[in-house]
Amino acid sequence: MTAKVIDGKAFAAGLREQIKLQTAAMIAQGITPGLAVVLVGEDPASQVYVRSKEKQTRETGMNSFAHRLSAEAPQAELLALIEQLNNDPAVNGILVQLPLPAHMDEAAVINAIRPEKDVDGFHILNVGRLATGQKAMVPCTPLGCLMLLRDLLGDLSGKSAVVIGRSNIVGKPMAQLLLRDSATVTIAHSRTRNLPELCRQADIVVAAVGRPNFVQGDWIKPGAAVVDVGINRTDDGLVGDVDFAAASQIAGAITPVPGGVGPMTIACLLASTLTATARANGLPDPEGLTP
Ligand SMILES: NC(=O)C1=CN([C@@H]2O[C@H](COP(=O)(O)OP(=O)(O)OC[C@H]3O[C@@H](n4cnc5c(N)ncnc54)[C@H](OP(=O)(O)O)[C@@H]3O)[C@@H](O)[C@H]2O)C=CC1
Ligand SMILES: Nc1nc(=O)c2c([nH]1)NC[C@@H]1CN(c3ccc(C(=O)N[C@@H](CCC(=O)O)C(=O)O)cc3)C=[N+]21
Ligand SMILES: [Mg+2]
Repeated sequence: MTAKVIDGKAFAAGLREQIKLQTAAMIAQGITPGLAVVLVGEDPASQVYVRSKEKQTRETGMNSFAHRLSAEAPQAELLALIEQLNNDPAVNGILVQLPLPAHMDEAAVINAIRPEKDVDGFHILNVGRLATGQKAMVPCTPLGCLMLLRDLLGDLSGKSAVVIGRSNIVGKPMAQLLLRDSATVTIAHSRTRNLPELCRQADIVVAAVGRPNFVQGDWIKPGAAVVDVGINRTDDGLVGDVDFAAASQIAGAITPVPGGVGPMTIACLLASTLTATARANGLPDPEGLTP
C-alpha cells in the first residue's frame, strides 16, 4: 500500500487565500490586522522563519511589524518592547521567536505578552484555557496538524492517537486539541517503554521529537494517519522525525517534510492574528480558522 501524501503546502496556500479575503473584509470596516514578530539574536534558521512570516503577513494584507534585538540585549529591554506592543492598538498579535538566548527567562517573557495578543498560544492563561475547554489562542503548529487531520479523517471522535513528544509548544497542546475532539490520546516521551507497540495500535501518530527518521515504518498500523512535525537539518537536507520512505509504504496518509506541517504553522499564525483582531474589535470569530 502506498500512503496518500498530505500536501500541507497546498492546504496552507488555500488557508491563506481565505485569510486574505477575510482580512480584506475587515480592512473595508476600517480595521487592519497587525502582527508584530520579535527576534532576539542572529540564529540563521530563526531569521529565515521570521522573514517568511513577514512576507506572508504582508501578502494577506495585514500589517507586519518586525523588531530585532541583539543576542546580548538585557531581558528588561525585551520586556519594555513587549509592553510597548501590548499597548499599541495597531498590533493585534505578538510573536516572540523561540528559543531565546540563555540569559532570558522564556516563561517570564511569554507571560508578559497580553494573552489576547498571544498568537502563539504560549501564555499560561491560554494554556489553561485550552486545557479547561475555554476559548483560547491555540498554538499554531498543533492547530495546523489538527486542521490536516480533520480534513483527512473528518470526525476524530474515538480514534486512537499517539503524540510523541511532550513539549509545551507542540506535544502537549497537540494532545489537548486531539482530546478536545474526543480522540483517545497517549502522550509518549523519552521515558516511554513500549513506543513501537503503542504506535502500532494508533489510528493517528503525531511525531514531534526532533530526531531524524526516528519513527520506523514497522511502528505504523496499516492505513494510519502519520503527521510529521519534525524539522531536522541533516547532510541529506531537511528531514522529518519519521522514516518517510518506509512509513509511506504502510500508512494511509502521511505528511512530508518539507511541505507538510511547516507551511501550516505559518498559515495558522496568520489565522490566529485574524482571530485576535476580530476578538479585539467585538467581531465574531473568523469562519473556518479557529479550532
Ligand atoms: N513544523 C513546524 O512548524 C515545527 C516543527 N518543530 C520541530 O518539531 C520537533 C519537536 O519540537 P519541540 O517539541 O520543540 O522539541 P523538544 O525538544 O522541546 O521536545 C522533544 C520531545 O521529544 C521527546 N523525545 C526525545 N527523544 C525521544 C525518544 N527517544 N523517544 C521518545 N520521545 C523522545 C522528548 O522527551 P522528554 O520530554 O522526555 O525529553 C520531548 O518531549 C523538532 O524537530 C522541531 O524542530 C517545532 C515547532 C514547529
Ligand atoms: N514563538 C515561536 N513560534 C513558533 O511557531 C516557532 C518558534 N517560536 N520557533 C521555531 C519553531 C519552528 N517553526 C517553524 C515554522 C515554519 C516552518 C516551515 O515553514 N517549514 C518548511 C520548510 C522551511 C525550510 O526550508 O527551512 C516546511 O516544513 O516545509 C518550520 C518550523 C515555528 N516555530
Ligand atoms: Mg523546544
